[in-house]
Amino acid sequence: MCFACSPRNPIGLHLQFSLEDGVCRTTFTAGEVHQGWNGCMHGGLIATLLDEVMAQWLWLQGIAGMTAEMTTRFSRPVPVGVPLEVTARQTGGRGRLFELAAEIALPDGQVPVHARAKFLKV
Ligand SMILES: CCCCCCCCCC(=O)SCCNC(=O)CCNC(=O)[C@H](O)C(C)(C)COP(=O)(O)OP(=O)(O)OC[C@H]1O[C@@H](n2cnc3c(N)ncnc32)[C@H](O)[C@@H]1OP(=O)(O)O
Repeated sequence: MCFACSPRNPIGLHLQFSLEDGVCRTTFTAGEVHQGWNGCMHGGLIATLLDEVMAQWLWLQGIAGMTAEMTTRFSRPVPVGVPLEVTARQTGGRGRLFELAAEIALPDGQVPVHARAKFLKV
């Protein structure tokens, strides 16, 4: 019962994903229960969104992969109550190793957070 994507997880994020033209995409609006600082989304949950959209880039192509390494750059706070667009794409890789990048965009196009990760096919 995945915390990020299972529709049956009562405390989960219930994310849904699509993959088109090599880009995996989801949307999420954080509520008060997802805050760290007042008005700002918790950084661990931001990382969850980014990790999951990259994992789903693989999964929607029939590849089961686990996160082996992930770096997240928090450039600006992510506000709660605002629809976020979360996207991922492949940046490299060889054999079992997939290198991916993900970002969160605000409605005005600003990108407050982005991440890079390495996934290993399992
Ligand atoms: C609907 C479902 C959708 C999917 C949902 C997924 C959930 C979201 C994604 C996650 O959050 S997964 C949870 C967080 N991640 C983990 O818990 C992973 C914990 N780590 C492991 O289980 C293992 O380390 C791992 C499976 C990632 C790799 O173990 P393996 O035994 O399969 O591989 P190994 O360690 O032998 O490494 C294989 C090769 O990759 C290389 N490698 C491993 N990590 C690397 C790294 N970080 N960077 C570069 N190379 C790396 C390693 O050096 C080696 O190179 P060589 O083949 O040349 O010897």
